[in-house]
Amino acid sequence: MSNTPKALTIAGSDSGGGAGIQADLKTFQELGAYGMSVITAVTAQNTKGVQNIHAIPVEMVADQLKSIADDLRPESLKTGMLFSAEIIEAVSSHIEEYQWTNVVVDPVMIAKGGSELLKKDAIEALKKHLLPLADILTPNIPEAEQLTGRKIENKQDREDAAKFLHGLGAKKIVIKGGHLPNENEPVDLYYDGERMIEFEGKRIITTQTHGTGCTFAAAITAELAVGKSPIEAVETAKTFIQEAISAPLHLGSGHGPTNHWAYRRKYQ
Ligand SMILES: Nc1ncnc2c1ncn2[C@@H]1O[C@H](COP(=O)(O)OP(=O)(O)O)[C@@H](O)[C@H]1O
Ligand SMILES: Cc1ncc(COP(=O)(O)O)c(N)n1
Repeated sequence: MSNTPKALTIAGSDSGGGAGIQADLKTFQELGAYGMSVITAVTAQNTKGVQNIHAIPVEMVADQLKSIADDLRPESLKTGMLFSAEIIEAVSSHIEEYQWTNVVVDPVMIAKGGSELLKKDAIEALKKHLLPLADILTPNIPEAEQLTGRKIENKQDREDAAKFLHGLGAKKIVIKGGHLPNENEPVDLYYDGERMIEFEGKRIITTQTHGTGCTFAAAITAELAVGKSPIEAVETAKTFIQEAISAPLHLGSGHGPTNHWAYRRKYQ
């Protein structure tokens, strides 16, 4: 038996390659995890926005999960765009049934251009079924506001939100700081029920941020697959995304993707 670490992404496909399944698999590869995927939706998407969304029938999502479970047990997994309550329920019951570990939940809701990647009526299902299964939950600030029902305007609000989300059952929470005002550094706040840790970064003023959230959560997932602790995984993910934003590829005319090679070129 091989002991190659395997990571699974359960997410939507981004035809433009900067976010979703494509960003996740590129990140897994860069950090030394064998990547597998369960596609929940296909988006027609580029750096200018999302032009169309086709949800995969829930039976097909369940079949993809079962094919992986029957043959290839992942050491870690992440969820991204799940789109509907029925897909959330299918994914959650699969995670429970197979007792998957190292579950990273990125509660993707809205694309940078404003398109809805999670139906409004699915937010309750996310809170009820998936949040309690999350080993690490990685909301951005607007997502944390949706999940808590509270406005987040300062550091105290972010700490309170992290505690609230821990109360809903997520074991560890990282509230990402990308959406803080431009004059603020993009500090990511980690909370595990005991420790509150700030992961600092340097804000880069750029439009090349398509897929930052996906890439960050995928880097955490890859690191967990290779056996790192949650704190080590978040630390590497923060450096990985900082480098990926710092060396943009300038592809397309809108919100361009980040550079998934940059971290390896600098650190490996
Ligand atoms: N302009 C930026 N400069 C540096 N880091 C950033 C920038 N924007 C986002 N990040 C980092 O990228 C990751 C994703 O953050 P965020 O933009 O909040 O998530 P999302 O893509 O889900 O909206 C976080 O680690 C955040 O701190
Ligand atoms: C298929 C898919 N999944 C997720 C995102 C969110 O992207 P981001 O990481 O920039 O929040 C996206 N635009 N498309």
